[in-house]
Amino acid sequence: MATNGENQNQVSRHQEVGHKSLLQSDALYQYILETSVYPGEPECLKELRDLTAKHPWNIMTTSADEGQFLNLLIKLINAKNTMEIGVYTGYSLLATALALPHDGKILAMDINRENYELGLPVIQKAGVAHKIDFREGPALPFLDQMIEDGKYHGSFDFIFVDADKDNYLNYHKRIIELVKVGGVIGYDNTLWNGSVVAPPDAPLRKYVRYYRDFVLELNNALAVDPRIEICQLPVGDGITLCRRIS
Ligand SMILES: C[S@@+](CC[C@H](N)C(=O)[O-])C[C@H]1O[C@@H](n2cnc3c(N)ncnc32)[C@H](O)[C@@H]1O
Repeated sequence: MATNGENQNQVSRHQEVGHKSLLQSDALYQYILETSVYPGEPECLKELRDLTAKHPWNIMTTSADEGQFLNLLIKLINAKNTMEIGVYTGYSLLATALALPHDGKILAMDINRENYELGLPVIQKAGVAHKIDFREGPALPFLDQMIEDGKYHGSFDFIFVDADKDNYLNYHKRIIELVKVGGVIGYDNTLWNGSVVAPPDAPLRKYVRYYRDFVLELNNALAVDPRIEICQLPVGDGITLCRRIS
């Protein structure tokens, strides 16, 4: 078992490295990318990844291995009607859109349209833009409206949440009603740069420290929620899959 000092070193090391992988060895992560991810990464996703790399907020993008995971997951569960909260330039959105059938749908929400429009030409060129219904604005009021409408209850096969971590529990309260029984919700960043095990005096970036308690609260709440069964995977920055069972 790692000591607090070791955990602290790990947290600092990952801050220095600047990627979000939680693997102990950067060489191992590179091995996964080069052996199992990049060779099969569709050209359009690579193009979007390269384009996003030049953007000042590129730390926010979904990693290629997580994009590959989402793409496979959507095919495995035969998802057709999906939702994404937190689009940025659209890497996870495109990975999802590519996996969906021709008549599949993604309701995508983000407060920032500009970043979405940066990636949009790549999505259009890939021939999957027709699957996307982008809504600009904070997700909570959209979700409240959908709950109020009543017609969206239990209608989503898959929902991916990758936005403001301090609202994840608020999202959960709503989307648990919108995902169908047997459907899946994926919460991103649930290991939050490894900070979930950082000692109180760890040198965390300000935003990492701020959101950490919300992520811890979410993880504790998901673990005891009787309406779902979960699996927390150390892919990317940690993704918790929740299958609605009631
Ligand atoms: C980590 S990024 C999403 C990364 C994206 N999934 C990708 O593959 O690149 C988080 C996004 O959440 C958006 N966001 C933040 N607060 C939000 C809110 N209240 N409602 C909707 N989107 C929000 C931000 O604008 C940002 O684009």
